[in-house]
Parts: sequence; structure tokens; C-alpha cells
Amino acid sequence: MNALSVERIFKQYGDKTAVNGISFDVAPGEIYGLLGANGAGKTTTMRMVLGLIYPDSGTIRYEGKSYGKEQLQGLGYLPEERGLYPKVKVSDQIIYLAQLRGMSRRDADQNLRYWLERFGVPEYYGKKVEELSKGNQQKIQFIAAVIHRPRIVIMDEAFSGLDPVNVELLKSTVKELRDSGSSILFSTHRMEHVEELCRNITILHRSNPVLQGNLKAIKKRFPRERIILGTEDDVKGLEKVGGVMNVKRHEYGYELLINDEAAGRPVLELALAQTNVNRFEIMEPTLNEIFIKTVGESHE
Ligand SMILES: Nc1ncnc2c1ncn2[C@@H]1O[C@H](COP(=O)(O)OP(=O)(O)OP(=O)(O)O)[C@@H](O)[C@H]1O
Repeated sequence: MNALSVERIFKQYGDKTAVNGISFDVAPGEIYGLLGANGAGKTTTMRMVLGLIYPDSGTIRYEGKSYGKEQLQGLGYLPEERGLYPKVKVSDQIIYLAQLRGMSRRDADQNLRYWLERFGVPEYYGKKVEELSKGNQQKIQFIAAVIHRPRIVIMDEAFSGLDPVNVELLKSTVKELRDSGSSILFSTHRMEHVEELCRNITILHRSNPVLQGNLKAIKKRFPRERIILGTEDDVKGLEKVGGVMNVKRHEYGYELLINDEAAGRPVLELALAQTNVNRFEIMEPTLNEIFIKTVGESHE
């Protein structure tokens, strides 16, 4: 059974449609990517999933059931706008939040200590939030979202404002949550994070779902338009090969834009006839390229 099933949800604010009939399913132990430009409808969708606002129509099911107290306790939320109390001690507010979600004080305390250790900051237990840097406050916000071991975690821009070391730390934690069976609905503008974490995605554009499905399958549907050619020396005549649209010289060799994958073989043969080739790859489109194409095209 799906952890989360969203079926044709709509949300209107006055005459502005914020979410126009989006459906998707998230399996247990899956990280699902919700993508879209600013204002596309991601946060509104997440708020509906969280039960903070109601859809005008459509249904949301949590492990097959509709929203109730038990579902609320099974949800965790990392909001885009961080919402901790600056003057309150980390331990007081995290334990309070965990208790609101049905956890005993003792378990909450134990979990909080585990997570602070996990993030390498056990000394924050007794500190006020305002005493921590922005990035470290974010770790505490992350702990607030997962302290009660929710089965479904909703993360809006989970890694924004973090340095690269802490991005890696939180990323590994998100994978750990997934591997322990939690389902994660994940929104971000950082496509490389989606490529690394998400199995299935929805791209929203101006409130509408415009591209949806398994990320690997989506990538197969888009043509390969780039060749990476690693060479030791110059290669002459690459721009004359049929199907080659553009040739860029880099430190490592060449990057070629092509309009036909069949250009690959003659490009490789031409290079091999002139020098050693240490890398040759007809690249899959990146999610970033797919995103720009999709959103650009439907914009037109
Ligand atoms: N409470 C509200 N009242 C009126 N309009 C709203 C409200 N909430 C959202 N909207 C509108 O709905 C649309 C979708 O907004 P939403 O915040 O869901 O986008 P988003 O994809 O999360 O954007 P971002 O990436 O900038 O966070 C926007 O046009 C926004 O202005």
C-alpha cells in the first residue's frame, strides 16, 4: 500500500489557482521529488498533504486512510520558512513538539540526544536557538521534523542555507530515514539533489503537473544531446561531423552538442584517428536540462 496517495487535488485563492489537479503516490521507503519554479504550487501542495490547509477538491490518503489524529502524528514537516522560537532552549522546544505529536517525554529526550550526537552538536541541548548559527538552527529544525519518527516526512527546501559538509550530513540522514522505511516528499530547486535522492518526481509549472513519473524513465524519453570527449591533444574537424551542432574546448578535451545520437561513432572515430581518447560518453540529459526544457516549453 502507498504511504501517501494524492488524487486530483485543487486549491484556489480568489481567482488565483495555486494547485490545479495534481495526483501522485509515494511508496513506503521512497523519496519523492516535487519540483517547480517559484510560485509553481509546491508549498501549497505540501501544506495540503500536511492538513494545514484543505484542498477545494480531491483526496489525500495516508496508508489508505483519510486525515485524522493518527495521521497527524505520523507526519513530519521541515518548512521552508524556519519556525523555531529563538528565546527557547533547544531541548525544551523539541521535547515539547515531540510530546504534541504523541511521544513520551522520556523517548523524546532520548531521541533528541541521539540526533544531536548524530549531527555532532550534543552541546546544543541546553542552548537557546538564537545562540546558534543559521545553518545549525536548521539542523535543529530538521530534528524537530523527525523527532517523533514520522512515517511520512515533508521537506521543503531541506538543504537551503547549509554549507557543503552539512548538506552531505543531512543528505545521508535523509537516505537513512528512507532506508528505515519512512517516505519523504521532497521539494527543492537543486536538481542535483533530486538526481541523487529521488526515484519518482513531479514537475509543477504554474500550478499544473507538467511532467511526472520515474526519473530514470523520464531521462530515457529525452534525447541525448551532449558528448564528452576526453583527449590528450587537439582534434581537428569535429564541427564538420554530421549531427554536431557546437564544439567547446575544455581542459579535459571537448564537449559537443549534437542533434542526433548517431553522431557519436564518427566523432569517436575522428578523435581516435588523431590522438588518444581517455573518455567518451554520450551523456544522458541532466534533470536541470529536462526541467528547463519542460518548463520552458509549456511556458511557450
Ligand atoms: N495564502 C495564499 N493566498 C493567495 N495566494 C497564494 C497563497 N498561497 C499561495 N498562493 C499563490 O499560489 C501560487 C503557488 O504558491 P506556492 O507557495 O505553493 O509556490 P511554490 O512552488 O512553493 O513556490 P516557491 O518555490 O517560491 O516556494 C503562487 O502564485 C502564490 O502566490
